[in-house]
Amino acid sequence: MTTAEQNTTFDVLVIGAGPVGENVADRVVQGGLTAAIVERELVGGECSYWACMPTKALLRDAAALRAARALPAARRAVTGDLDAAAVLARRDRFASDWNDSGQVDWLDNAGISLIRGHGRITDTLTVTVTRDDDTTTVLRARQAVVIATGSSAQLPPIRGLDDAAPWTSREAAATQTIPDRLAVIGGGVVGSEMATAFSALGSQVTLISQARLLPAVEAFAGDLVAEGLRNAGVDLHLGVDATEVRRDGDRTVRLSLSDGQEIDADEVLVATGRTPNTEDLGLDQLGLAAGSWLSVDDALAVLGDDDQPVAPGAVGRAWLYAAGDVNRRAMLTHHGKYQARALGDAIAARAHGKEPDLDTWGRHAVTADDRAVTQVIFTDPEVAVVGLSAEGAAVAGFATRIVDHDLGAVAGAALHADGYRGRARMIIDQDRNVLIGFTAVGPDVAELLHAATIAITGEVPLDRLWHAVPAYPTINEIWLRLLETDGRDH
Ligand SMILES: Cc1cc2nc3c(=O)[nH]c(=O)nc-3n(C[C@H](O)[C@H](O)[C@H](O)COP(=O)(O)OP(=O)(O)OC[C@H]3O[C@@H](n4cnc5c(N)ncnc54)[C@H](O)[C@@H]3O)c2cc1C
Ligand SMILES: NC(=O)c1ccc[n+]([C@@H]2O[C@H](COP(=O)([O-])OP(=O)(O)OC[C@H]3O[C@@H](n4cnc5c(N)ncnc54)[C@H](O)[C@@H]3O)[C@@H](O)[C@H]2O)c1
Repeated sequence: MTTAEQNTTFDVLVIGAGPVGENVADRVVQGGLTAAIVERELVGGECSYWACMPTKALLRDAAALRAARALPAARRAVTGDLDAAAVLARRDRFASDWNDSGQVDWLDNAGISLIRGHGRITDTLTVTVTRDDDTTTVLRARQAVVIATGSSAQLPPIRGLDDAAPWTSREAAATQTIPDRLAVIGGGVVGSEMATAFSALGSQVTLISQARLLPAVEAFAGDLVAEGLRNAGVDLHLGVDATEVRRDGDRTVRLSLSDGQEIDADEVLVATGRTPNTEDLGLDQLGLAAGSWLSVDDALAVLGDDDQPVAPGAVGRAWLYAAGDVNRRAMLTHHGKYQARALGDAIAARAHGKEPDLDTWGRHAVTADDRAVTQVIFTDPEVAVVGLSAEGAAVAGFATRIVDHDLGAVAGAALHADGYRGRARMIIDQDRNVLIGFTAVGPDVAELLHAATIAITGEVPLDRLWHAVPAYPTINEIWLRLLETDGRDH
């Protein structure tokens, strides 16, 4: 092999250095292979600079302030308002000032080669990288190519929207100013979290949503978040469409709604879902539609229309994989990284002549994507979810028992904050008497979630859960209350 080939041939090529691509590359290198990662923007991806980290930094101070104000003596010690400039400065630090040198150092230390530029699949096991100056490098993989190109904000076809300079989650996460009036289109996770953040930072927020708030989670959770937003002064328009958006000469944005109302704002944030970053990836020559989500099999191999791994080509085996947002299995950083660990290890196992263990809960399987997706929504109150909702369990055909309890009635919660309002639900599979879903909504419920996650992934029988004794007086006593409500004779 020539030196040029050595510099351009790797065991594994990963397109996209978001959290998922980084973790795939790390696992294959730890498995004794070589890996190169191709990135066209910042190493670290959406999560580090425009999504998870900066948005949670925008939310955190307000959450701490609310917690203090929920206790009478602490409330008296709080004398001022949130310092928005200090919040933005801390957010800047959490976004590493949009500089990826720290993550590049991490790649270096992990033994992963970085090739900057836009990656495109141009042949079997081949990726061509185009740099900003239009020069190209052709990279070849011996084992696999992994697509980890993530997703971007999707703009809905609302009249005038494209010309109104709308914010997407990127502009909201990276803003250096707090608009006096912010209109938010979309009541999903991004819309609800950003309405929470910006209203706490001083914006007058109006949120417009086609559906109820947070339609993907239990209705009681969305309702309590809606109540929290209204209490914070957010103007909610639920079950309503934005039909037209115009930006006037004085920079005011005017939104027309399907119920005839008009809303004026300084900025409009569009938070209506995501589109995959597969537009210019060479998918067409693999028989896939450019710009489509990638469907994958249990091994995360990319599937064609015939439900078989695409383009085995001359190598006679699957070589193209997709992990993270781009396969839409669970568009969350931690689930993408879970896929990355399984996939990286499986690629290394195959390269060493071993069959991956893809059985349910096997070492290289991504069973939790199907059975135990975890999510915390950092609104006020917080929402923590794992596994199925009542509706999801019914659709999946489970015979269930649904058990609810008032979180505010738990001693630990009453102690945590005056007037604590919240609720928790567990969904039990009647046939196996195990937990298959859990939702909690209330202040600071995020840290409750992992107990439920372990109960679901461990398939802990309900009889045994009675022996998991929650400490008194903590909010975790909700577990005992839920079990008592369910009763012991099932
Ligand atoms: C506002 C917001 C807040 C969020 N908050 C949370 C949260 O709190 N917790 C959570 O778990 N999830 C959160 N998410 C979701 C999370 O950001 C994603 O699930 C995660 O970033 C997906 O990681 P990824 O590596 O698949 O993709 P990405 O992070 O999108 O990374 C993909 C990378 O690929 C690069 N790329 C794309 N195409 C090419 C190409 N052709 N060539 C070279 N490089 C390319 C991109 O530049 C990017 O760096 C949030 C999302 C949003 C929008
Ligand atoms: N804390 C977290 O875990 C977190 C935070 C933010 C984002 N995320 C991830 O990012 C992804 C994207 O979030 P998102 O909020 O953009 O998407 P989403 O799918 O959660 O919500 C989109 C919302 O927009 C609504 N909508 C769609 N078209 C519309 C239109 N034309 N007009 C008005 N409303 C419309 C939908 O009904 C839905 O409620 C999510 O899948 C989520 O997993 C996670």
